[in-house]
Parts: sequence; structure tokens; C-alpha cells
Amino acid sequence: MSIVFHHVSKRLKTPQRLLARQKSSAAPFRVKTAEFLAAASAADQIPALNGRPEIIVTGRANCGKSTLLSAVLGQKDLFRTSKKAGCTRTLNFYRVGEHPGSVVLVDAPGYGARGRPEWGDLFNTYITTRKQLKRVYILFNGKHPLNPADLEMVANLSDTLYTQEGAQPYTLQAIITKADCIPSHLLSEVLPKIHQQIWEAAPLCLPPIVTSAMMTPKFGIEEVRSNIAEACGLAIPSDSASRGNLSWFVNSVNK
Ligand SMILES: Nc1nc2c(ncn2[C@@H]2O[C@H](COP(=O)(O)OP(=O)(O)OP(=O)(O)O)[C@@H](O)[C@H]2O)c(=O)[nH]1
Ligand SMILES: [Mg+2]
Repeated sequence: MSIVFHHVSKRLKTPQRLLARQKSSAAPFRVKTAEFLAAASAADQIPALNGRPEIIVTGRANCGKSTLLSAVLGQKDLFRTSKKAGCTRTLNFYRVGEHPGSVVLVDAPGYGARGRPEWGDLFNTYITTRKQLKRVYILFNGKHPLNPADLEMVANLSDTLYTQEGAQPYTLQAIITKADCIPSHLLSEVLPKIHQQIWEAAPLCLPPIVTSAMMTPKFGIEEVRSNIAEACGLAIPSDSASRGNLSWFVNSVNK
């Protein structure tokens, strides 16, 4: 008995084991990084949300929009994702950080062959009427070049970047998803090609951030968080070593 006890206490004394124990006991009480606020399937269901800055994602159905937001917020359980295109069917609003939070992320249904006209109408109503919209993120699946639907969408969005009064209602940022699906020997060929296609169709679109939500560790997600924080006008300490990590993101939002 005493030998067993001795053995156990000796094992628990190593820093790695203490750390492992702390981690596992802390897991159920993890700080909430985000919360689902509302879903809208029609324009009259779009919630007011007190004018907090918002960003929205768009992209062809199945390009990885919900997966990207889930990675940005570090909360898989809030998002439904699927191998089948057409999974997200409403505008879904998520608050970042603790209540009341100061930034809202909006997931959207996809466009293209698996999209639906009513989803497009809802998206268009949202972007043309939403005063607090700060940036639209258009996602492109890195596995394929941009198709005609992508080119039309990014060009149309680019056209909406200035109002008749000459003011810029929001900015437009490209993101390439699923970079892990591009064979590494083709990366230097595929990425500049996509960048060129975006630039030719929409010169005002900000150059793409390359991401993979499936690599370990995930790739490009910290850059996306920093980008959202910048778009929403949050105070960003430029020299911070933790810039872009999840607690940095939630803390900058909660300030
Ligand atoms: N390999 C890889 N797969 C990914 C990545 N991101 C998403 N996926 C997969 O792509 C599929 C579609 O992802 P979703 O996040 O549901 O895509 P979506 O754009 O939200 O799709 P809709 O809601 O249908 O428009 C899922 O099977 C994901 O697991 C990535 O970075 N790499
Ligand atoms: Mg989705």
C-alpha cells in the first residue's frame, strides 16, 4: 500500500503531471470565448444587437466558412459543419467574449451551385443595410481556382465598397481556406494564381490570408483574429507576443 502511495505521489510531483492535472480539471470550466446570439432566415429577423461592430463571411457553399469561424472562436460546439454543401442556411450571429462583448461575427449560407436565391437575397439585404458592418470576408477553397460564381461574387462585392456619397461602408478581405489540401510542391504556383484572379476581378479586395483549419496546429487563424480585431477598431498592442491567440482576441474584445 505504502509503495503504491509513494509511487503515485512521486509521479504527481513532476511539473508535467501537475500541469496535465491542472489542464484536465480546468477544462470543464473553460472561459466562454463566444456565444450564439441569433439566426435570421429572413430580413425582418436580422437582430439589431445594439450596433456592435460586425464582420460577415461569405464564399461558395462548402468552402469552410463555419469551420473557419469555429477555429477563430475556439468553440467547435457552436457551429454545424458538414461534408455536404448547403449546411448553413441562415445568417448566424455570434458574440465574441463575455457578455455584452463588443464584436459580433456572422456566419452565412454559401453561394454557387449549392446556394439558393433566397440566401443571396438575405445576404445582400444584410450587407446593404447593416450600418455596423466593418468587413466582409470572402473565402475561397484553395483546392480549386476561382470559378465564375466566385469571380462574379468578389467583383460584385468590390462594386459595393463605395456608396454613392463616396463613403466606404466596409472593407473586403479575401481568405484562402483548406491550404492543407494543396500539394506542397504546388503551393508556390497555386497561391499566386488565386491572388492574381482576386486582384483582376476585385482590385479593392485586401490580399488573401492563407488558412487551414485542419493542420495541427491550425494555420493562419491568428492572422484572421488580428485582422478581425483591426477591422473592428479594437486596440491592438503591436508588440504583443500573444497577438492573435484566442485569449488575446477575447481580451481585446472585452476591453
Ligand atoms: N482539409 C480541410 N477541410 C476543411 C477545412 N475547413 C473546412 N473543411 C471541411 O470542409 C467541409 C465544409 O466545411 P464547412 O465549414 O461546413 O463549410 P461552409 O462553407 O460553412 O459550408 P456551407 O455552410 O454548406 O456553405 C467540412 O467537411 C470541413 O471539415 C480546412 O481548412 N481543411
Ligand atoms: Mg456553413
